[in-house]
Amino acid sequence: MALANRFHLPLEKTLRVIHLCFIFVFLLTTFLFWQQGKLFNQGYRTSQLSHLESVVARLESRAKYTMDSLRYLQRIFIDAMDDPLFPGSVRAFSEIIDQQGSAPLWGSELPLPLKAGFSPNIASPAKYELHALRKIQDFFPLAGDAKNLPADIYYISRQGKYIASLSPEINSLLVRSYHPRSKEGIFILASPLLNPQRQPFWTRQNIARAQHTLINSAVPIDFHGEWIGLLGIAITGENITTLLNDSLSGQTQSAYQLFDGRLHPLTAAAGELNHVKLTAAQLALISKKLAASAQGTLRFWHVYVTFGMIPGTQSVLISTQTLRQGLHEDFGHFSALLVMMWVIFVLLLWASHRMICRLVRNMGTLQREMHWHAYHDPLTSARNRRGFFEKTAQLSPRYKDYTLIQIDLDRFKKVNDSFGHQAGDSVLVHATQYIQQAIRSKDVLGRLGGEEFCVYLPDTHLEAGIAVAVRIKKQLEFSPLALSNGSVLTITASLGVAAHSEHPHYSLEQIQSLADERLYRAKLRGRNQVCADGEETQA
Ligand SMILES: Nc1nc2c(ncn2[C@@H]2O[C@H](COP(=O)(O)OP(=O)(O)OP(=O)(O)O)[C@@H](O)[C@H]2O)c(=O)[nH]1
Repeated sequence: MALANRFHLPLEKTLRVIHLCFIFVFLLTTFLFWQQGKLFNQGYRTSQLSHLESVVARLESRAKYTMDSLRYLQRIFIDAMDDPLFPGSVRAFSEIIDQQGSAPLWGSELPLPLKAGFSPNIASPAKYELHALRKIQDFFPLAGDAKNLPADIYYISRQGKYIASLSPEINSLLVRSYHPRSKEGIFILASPLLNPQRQPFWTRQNIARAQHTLINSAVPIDFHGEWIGLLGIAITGENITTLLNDSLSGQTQSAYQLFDGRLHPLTAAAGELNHVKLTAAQLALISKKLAASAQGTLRFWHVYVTFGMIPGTQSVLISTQTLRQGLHEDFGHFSALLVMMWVIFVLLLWASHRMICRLVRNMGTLQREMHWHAYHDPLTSARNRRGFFEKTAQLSPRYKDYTLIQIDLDRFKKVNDSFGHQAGDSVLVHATQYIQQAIRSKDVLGRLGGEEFCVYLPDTHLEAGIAVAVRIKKQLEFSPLALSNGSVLTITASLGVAAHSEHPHYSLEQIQSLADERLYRAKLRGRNQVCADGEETQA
């Protein structure tokens, strides 16, 4: 008993400990993988930002010439308006317009929307603007960097006079773009409210009823603290897109797009194939981030977005990259490898967990079987001698008044001799079943050896025990066994009964010996009978 119990594993507890160990290993390793993934993510973020920065730098250097020209013209313009010694005569506006044919500096009057930023009541007289324009007209061809960025310079007065530049095509586009119903006029961005620093800015101008798009690099012109007009360089959308494409280097999986300060697109996306169209909500989030920092990154589900301001232009460069595109880059390869390693690790962990659990379960089953075999008779499944005495020893202190019935099948040797050992085994199994049926579930049945059985009846005095013995005898006698060869065997048994109450000072073994003596007395008296206390009880 002690040996089997000593090695008895509390299976459920053991399994629970194994589960906990594996969960711990899983969580720890997943955490380590996660940390590594975060490092890769940081690296990826930095590489995206540095790529964006290099494109921004290239764009900035290419746009710098335009912006410098603009600032330069702005300064000359303002100086010229203030200069009382400005050479040349001041002519009437209409007089200048008459000279359109010979000097294509002046455009025509615009149908400007007076209520939307264009005021006819500006204090500064038009003559100052005319002075200034005449002075800067010679610089106009210089400002347009025809080689790098074909552009055109123009001036628009807030008084509603349109004064255009060299290209008749751009003139006509500008005229059309300032339609009274248009809400996208660049004047809005030049107002002191939206541009308190009076900085140059880039913005897109959709030309109504035209295929073209103009990107304006513009700067507000103030005179004596009064905002009087706008000096700008108009670049066609195609040229800006070309500029962006030229600024990208090498093979990139990202798509780049240039936006104005209000995140309206200025160019088509470079890397069109990979382009992801951002929603208004996503652009609003980027705009919020840009208010706090000049550049940053965001992730919208599987799309990684990197953005940064282009200094001096108030425009924003945004690059987008989907997860699939990212996987083609170095950090994507590393991340995919990391995820693969994690998956393999989890699969191996899961497989080893299953294997160990199965091993422990098998060990548990084996142990239970060994334990069962140590205490039971494998033929009849009744308790063996060891199992019987262990169980009854456990029960005896609880039940002072118990009775033992000793049972021995009659002439069993004859069955073996006549019908074979197998038939003898069947008789033993048959007898066990019927004895079991005749007793209560709390009674204990044991096969003590050969064809000898013993029943322990707890809480039972002698008379009740004798009654149970008689019931067993009858049950066996009237339940013949049919053999496979057609023979029918009647099984009888001799039974000896002894109760603890007869000799309260006797041990269990002594009571059993007494029952055994009475059994042999029953045998001597002719078998198939119950014997108790030396007196034969015939049933
Ligand atoms: N088939 C089978 N026979 C067994 C087993 N264990 C013991 N025996 C046989 O049981 C027989 C017992 O015979 P005996 O002790 O002479 O008793 P009996 O023939 O029943 O005669 P009485 O007890 O005097 O009625 C022996 O022949 C044993 O070999 C067993 O597990 N299976």
